[in-house]
Amino acid sequence: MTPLAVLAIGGSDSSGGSGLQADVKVFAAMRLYGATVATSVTAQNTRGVQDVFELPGNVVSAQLSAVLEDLPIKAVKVGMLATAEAAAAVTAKARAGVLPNLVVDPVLEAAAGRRRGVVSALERLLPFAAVATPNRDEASALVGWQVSTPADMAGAAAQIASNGPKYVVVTGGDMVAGDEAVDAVWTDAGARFLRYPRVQTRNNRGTGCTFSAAITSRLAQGDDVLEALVAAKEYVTRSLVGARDWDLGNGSGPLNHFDWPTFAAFSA
Ligand SMILES: Nc1ncnc2c1ncn2[C@@H]1O[C@H](COP(=O)(O)OP(=O)(O)O)[C@@H](O)[C@H]1O
Ligand SMILES: Cc1ncc(COP(=O)(O)O)c(N)n1
Repeated sequence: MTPLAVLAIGGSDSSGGSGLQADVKVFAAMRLYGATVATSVTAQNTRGVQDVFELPGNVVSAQLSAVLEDLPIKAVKVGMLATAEAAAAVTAKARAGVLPNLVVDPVLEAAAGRRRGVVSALERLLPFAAVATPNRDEASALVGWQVSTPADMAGAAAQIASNGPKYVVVTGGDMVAGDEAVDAVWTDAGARFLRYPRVQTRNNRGTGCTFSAAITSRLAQGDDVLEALVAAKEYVTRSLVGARDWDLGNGSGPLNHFDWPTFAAFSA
């Protein structure tokens, strides 16, 4: 049977733990066909990002056109945009209505050098998103104030949603206090929280990429947004558990995306 096709737009991670490589692993784990559009090539490993090499905007546009003119893409995930030009190329396609089920994970850390331009370019893309998934730092950059507590996260999610995306999840993976990993979700019916057990592990590279790629996968498979969010939260938690004992690299190691043969096997 022909698989459903999905697209990830973002940066290459040389160590394979986050970025486009993580996205493709999630898509494969979900039994989807994954295409990729690279905005940048990063030199990074489990210890961090050493360098970012940005691709020109016309190279991003050409990849987008090549994929979208040919493949029947059912859902699209945007990760690291790297430059305002790359963001503009993606926004042009969104405006043309050819990016269905658009999930935007505003990756800002690795693009620090170009942050200001990228933030305002991202703001122009967000109105086209079905879901946006900033972490607390990214949410802080988007709202212009420091997002710290769960109440702040809910407030920031609401503020970001006022710029268009129907659903906004502010993720709290970096909140070390407590035994829960809490994310705040803004829905059209108000705020709610996703609370799952916190996994004690140093192997937490690519959690944000994994979460947003899993949401994208589930939207492609026909879930409504809230179902997709819950399924993705469960998937990232299990991927963290599955890699707890892995010893890959000296820093924050990658997740285990494949412990779960099909999603149905662990959502039952
Ligand atoms: N140690 C952990 N245990 C359980 N869930 C986690 C852990 N770290 C991150 N998560 C979850 O992973 C998802 C991605 O969040 P986060 O890590 O904040 O993203 P980012 O990588 O963009 O900073 C969220 O659902 C978050 O709660
Ligand atoms: C190319 C690339 N894309 C994204 C991230 C952030 O990943 P995450 O948000 O999962 O920590 C990264 N470090 N590198």
